[in-house]
Amino acid sequence: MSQNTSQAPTQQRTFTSIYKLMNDARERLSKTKHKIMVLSGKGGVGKTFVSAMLSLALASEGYRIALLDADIHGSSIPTVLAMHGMRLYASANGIEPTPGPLGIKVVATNLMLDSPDTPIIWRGPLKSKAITEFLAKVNWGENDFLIIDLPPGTGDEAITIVQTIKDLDGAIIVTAPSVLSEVIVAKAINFVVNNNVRLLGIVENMSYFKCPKCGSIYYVLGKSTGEELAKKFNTELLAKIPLDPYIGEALDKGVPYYIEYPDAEAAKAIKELARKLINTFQENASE
Ligand SMILES: Nc1ncnc2c1ncn2[C@@H]1O[C@H](COP(=O)(O)OP(=O)(O)OP(=O)(O)O)[C@@H](O)[C@H]1O
Repeated sequence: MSQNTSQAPTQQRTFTSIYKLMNDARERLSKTKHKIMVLSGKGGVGKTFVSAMLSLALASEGYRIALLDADIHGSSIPTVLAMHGMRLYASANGIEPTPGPLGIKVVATNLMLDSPDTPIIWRGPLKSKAITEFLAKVNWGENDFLIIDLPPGTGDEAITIVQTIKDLDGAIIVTAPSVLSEVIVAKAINFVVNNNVRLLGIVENMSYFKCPKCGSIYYVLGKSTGEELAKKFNTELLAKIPLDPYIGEALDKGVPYYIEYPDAEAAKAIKELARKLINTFQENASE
C-alpha cells in the first residue's frame, strides 16, 4: 500500500506528461488539413518509396506537404529524398522540419543523427514517446497533407499514430505481388478498420516490369492480384506501380527519383496516385 502511494506521484506525472504531449500534438497539427498514414503488413514492399514519392507528387501539384518518417529504427526517407548531410534544428517555436525537395517538410530520426548508419537502440515505449514528441514538438505549421511513413506491421509506431492523431483522414496499404497474401493484407486492413481509420485503398508496388524496348509486361514477382484483393476487402486499388530500374539508379546517383525521372513508368503511376488522393479529398470537401 505504502509502495503504491509512493509511486503514485511519478505515475501521475508520466500520465500527465503523455496526456499533455498528445494534446500538444493535436494543437500543432491543427493547421494540417489531411493526415494520411502509409503502412504495410510486411517489410520491403516499398512503403518508404511510395510515401516519399507521393509527397513529391503532391508537392509538384502545388500542395503544401509535411512528411513524418515514423520508422524509428529503419529511418530512410532522408536517403530516398537525397537529403544528404541535412539536419533538424531547434528554434524558439520548437523543432523545425528540414526542408526537402520541392519544399516538403521532413521529420525523421536520421535527420538527428551525426551519421545515418548509427543504430537506434530503443524499445517500444521509447519509440512511441519519440513519435509523440515529434508530433508535439515539431513546428509543423500549415500544410495540406501530412504523410506518415510507418515501419512494417502494426506495432508500437502505428498504434501511437492512431492514438495520438484522432482525426487521421485515412490509411494507404502498400503491398507487392510477392506478399499479396490475403492474410498479410487482411492484418493491415483490420488494424486500420478496427481503429476507425478510413481505408483509402491498396497500392500494389513492384506490380510488373514493362520492357522499355518492346513494351512487353513481365510479372517478375508473381501475377498481380491487386484488383481481386481490393474487391475482396471492399476497397480500391489506388495504383499499380511497376518495377523501375531508374529507382535504384536515382538512389545510386543521390537524387530524388520522382524529380529526376518524371516520365518514367513508376513516376507516372505515382502521379496518378497523387491525383486520386487529391480528388478524394476535393470530393469530400465539397460534400
Ligand atoms: N517500384 C519499384 N521498382 C524498383 N525498386 C523499388 C520499387 N519500389 C521500391 N523499390 C526499392 O525497393 C527497396 C525497398 O523499398 P522501401 O525501402 O521503400 O521499402 P519499405 O517497405 O519501406 O521497407 P521497410 O520494410 O524497410 O520499411 C528500396 O531499395 C527501393 O528503392
